[in-house]
Amino acid sequence: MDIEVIGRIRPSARGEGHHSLNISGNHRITSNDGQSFSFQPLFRQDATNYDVYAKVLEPLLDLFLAGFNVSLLLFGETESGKSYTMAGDSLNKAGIVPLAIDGCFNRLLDLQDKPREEGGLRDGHRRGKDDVELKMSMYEIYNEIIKDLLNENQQRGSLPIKETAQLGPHLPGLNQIQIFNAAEATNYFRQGWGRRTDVVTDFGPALGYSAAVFQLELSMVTGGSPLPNRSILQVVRLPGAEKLAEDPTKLRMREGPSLNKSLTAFSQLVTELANTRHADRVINYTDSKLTHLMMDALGANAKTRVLCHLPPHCDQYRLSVMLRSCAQLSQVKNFPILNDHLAQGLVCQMRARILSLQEQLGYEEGHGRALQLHEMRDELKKLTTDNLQLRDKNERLYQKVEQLQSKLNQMAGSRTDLSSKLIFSEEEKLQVSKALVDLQIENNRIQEDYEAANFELKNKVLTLENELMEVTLQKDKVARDLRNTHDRLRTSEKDHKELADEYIILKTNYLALTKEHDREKARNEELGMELLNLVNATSHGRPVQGELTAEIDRLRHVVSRLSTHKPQDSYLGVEEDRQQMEKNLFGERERMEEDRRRMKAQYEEDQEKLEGKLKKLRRELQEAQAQAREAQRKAGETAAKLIMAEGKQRQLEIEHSKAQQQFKDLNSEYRTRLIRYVQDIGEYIDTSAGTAPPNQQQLKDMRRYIDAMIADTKQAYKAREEQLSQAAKMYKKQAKQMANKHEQLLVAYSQLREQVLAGGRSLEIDLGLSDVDLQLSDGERELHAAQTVELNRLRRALQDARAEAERAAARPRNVTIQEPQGKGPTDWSSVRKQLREFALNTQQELETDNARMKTKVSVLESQLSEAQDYIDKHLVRYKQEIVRLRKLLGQEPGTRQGSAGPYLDSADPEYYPRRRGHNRANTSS
Ligand SMILES: Nc1ncnc2c1ncn2[C@@H]1O[C@H](COP(=O)(O)OP(=O)(O)OP(=O)(O)O)[C@@H](O)[C@H]1O
Repeated sequence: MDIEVIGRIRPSARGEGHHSLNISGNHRITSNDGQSFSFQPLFRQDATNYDVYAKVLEPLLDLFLAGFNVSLLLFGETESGKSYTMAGDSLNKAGIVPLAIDGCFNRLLDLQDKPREEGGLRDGHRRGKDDVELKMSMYEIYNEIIKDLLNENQQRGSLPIKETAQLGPHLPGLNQIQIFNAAEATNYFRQGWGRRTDVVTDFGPALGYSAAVFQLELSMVTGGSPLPNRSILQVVRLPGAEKLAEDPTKLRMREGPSLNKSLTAFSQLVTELANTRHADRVINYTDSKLTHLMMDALGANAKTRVLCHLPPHCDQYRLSVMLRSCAQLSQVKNFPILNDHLAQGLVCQMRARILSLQEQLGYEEGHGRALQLHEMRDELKKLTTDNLQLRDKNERLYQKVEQLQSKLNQMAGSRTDLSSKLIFSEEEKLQVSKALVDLQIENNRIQEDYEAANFELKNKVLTLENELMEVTLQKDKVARDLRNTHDRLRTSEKDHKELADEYIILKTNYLALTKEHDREKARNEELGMELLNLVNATSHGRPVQGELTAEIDRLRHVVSRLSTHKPQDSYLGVEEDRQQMEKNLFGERERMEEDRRRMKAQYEEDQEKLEGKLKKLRRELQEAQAQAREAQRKAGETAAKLIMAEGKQRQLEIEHSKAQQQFKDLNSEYRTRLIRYVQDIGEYIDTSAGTAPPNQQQLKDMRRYIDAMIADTKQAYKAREEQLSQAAKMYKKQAKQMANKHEQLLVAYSQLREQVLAGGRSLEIDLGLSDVDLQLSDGERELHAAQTVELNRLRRALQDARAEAERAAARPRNVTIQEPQGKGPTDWSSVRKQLREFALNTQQELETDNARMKTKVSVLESQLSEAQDYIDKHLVRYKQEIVRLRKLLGQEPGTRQGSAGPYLDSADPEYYPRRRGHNRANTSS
């Protein structure tokens, strides 16, 4: 029964696009070189694990339960989906093994005629006529080490393989767990799957090289059989098949003898089995542990299917190799038999006979010896073939050597170019860095100017606003005074009016009184006259004339008193009052008038003054506004400049990174070339091995070439060291500049302090920190000193390195390649080894030096930036102190005094540290 080969194409991953496989007639895949194979069937990209299980593994399950050995081999390149098929990627997308476990238990329960709800099989449980025992085991073969995946405490080292008559080749130490239900078995499987060796080695992930085997062993008594049938189900995930496309000898040399042994032995076994299909063949299975343990599955007692996994996009050569392997697999003939007690007895007897025969042949001296013998035989075979191939190659290689020589000359030339390019790019990089630093300084300066101007203007505007406010307040006060004066004037005018009214009333009264008086006077006179007439008339007739006369006189007197004195007196009194009142009234009025005039004059004067002041203020405001506009314009210009500078800086940064990239590229190119040189030389020596040793001329050529190569390498590194020393010098210069700035500021600060002290105000005011406190602390001095020491040390190291390089150049070549003593390939390999060691050592030394220098430069850079940060921080402190002192001295913050320097115009502590990058954060803290 031939092995059946089934295909499965993995779905394209994101970005892979549609598959590029050439499929014809639904089953056949053909590679570009015409190799083709027809899979039966071929699962396309939309097939699920269940589809695969249902078509491929489920039919095998029936055979397994019937007592046949069955195997499913998962074959394919790394990343082609073998693991996905076997284990799935989550519970929802279970792999074929969990599906098979389920299927197996379902079938067993059906066979036992047992209700499913009861759970699963029970140990020793008999129902009907069947007695079932199901055991599972799992192991991994990686680098010829067998690891029990169901034993988490397995000691280091491999499980041994033992071959007995009863069990054939098997693993006696392997954990075989009896399982009773699907969930438990699936759980064991998942645990075991997770214990696979999942490390990444120099040659890639270990999973790509390992084989994982899942095994179910069923013992079931059926029918009237006295002994149980014993069958095995195996699902084997084979190592990544892409290595089959490589030359096995080269592969063995590159990756060691055991890493790919499973795969190469599997491939050889398949080839051998495919080529000898008759049943009486004698095949060696012991080339690898995998093939040894798969004895039954390949060409023996098992129904085997191979599921070949194909990625949607595959290298055509590798595809062709895969298709060829599939074709060979499909030609392997197996002989599955029902493993009842009779067959088992027969097989056991046969195996026992073979073992005894092997013993008779001395096989018992150790299976290892047989393996060794076999390996040696193989090795011999390979060596013979290799020898033939090498002879054949030798001819071609001699021709190639000449080509190689000319190529080497070319390469030497191009390497010099490369070195000069490297130096040029380093120079460029340094120039760019310098430009970048200059730009950054310029940028900082512009920003500082801008901030200073802005701050000055803001101060000016604030002062003007204050003044304006004061003037407005004054104006308000004057207006209030004016209003008061107006009120008072109005009150006095009102008083005046009232007085005038009173005066008029009084005058009217006076006039009325005068008139009354005149009238009274006239009546009195009339009365007097009448009385006189009466007297005159009566004096002629009466004797009591004397009494009457007296009476008449008295009357006359009264009348005359009335008519003359009395009215005159009252009149005089009123007149006086009037005059007095008038006098009072007019005096008051005049005084008030006088007051009013005075106040008016004062008001007008104040008004005039205020207007003058207002005009002045307006003028100043206009000027300030013009200045502000000018400053804004300048700020705009500065901002534009800043943006331009930033753009330039960014461009420079890009150029810088480009240069760095170029530098890296050149470095790696250089390294690649170096390695290629060494490889070329190695190959050259390899190909020369086994033939006649090279003549003296060839040896000399080679030495000259190596000398030139080493000289070049040293020159390049020397140039690099020089550049580094230049960079170190530049950093030192910057540090010096910073220290100078620090000193300048210290001088300015102490001058201001002295000014304050000279002003005799030191007692009233707090002078703040002493200039001694602001000097560099011991720590900072240490930092500075450490930098100097480090720089000197670096300089010394550089000188030493230079001297060493010169010494090395002067002294006779220390590359001593010992001339081959004998003529065999071993001498050549020693030469090659020396050469490799020397190249490796030189490269390592140079790289270590380079790394050391780089580290030191970065340490220096960080020290420098620390010093710069410190100085920045001090600048802010100085500035604050100086501004405070200036204020105390009554100087405007905008005016520059003495040598206080350009940094001291702003009182804003944020002002100076406004720098780009890390400095900003540090100083602002
Ligand atoms: N049929 C599939 N459907 C969906 N994804 C798949 C399928 N087959 C493979 N994959 C995915 O492709 C990737 C590679 O598959 P997988 O790891 O199974 O390959 P492999 O051949 O076992 O590789 P390795 O040898 O490295 O273990 C995984 O991310 C897997 O999820």
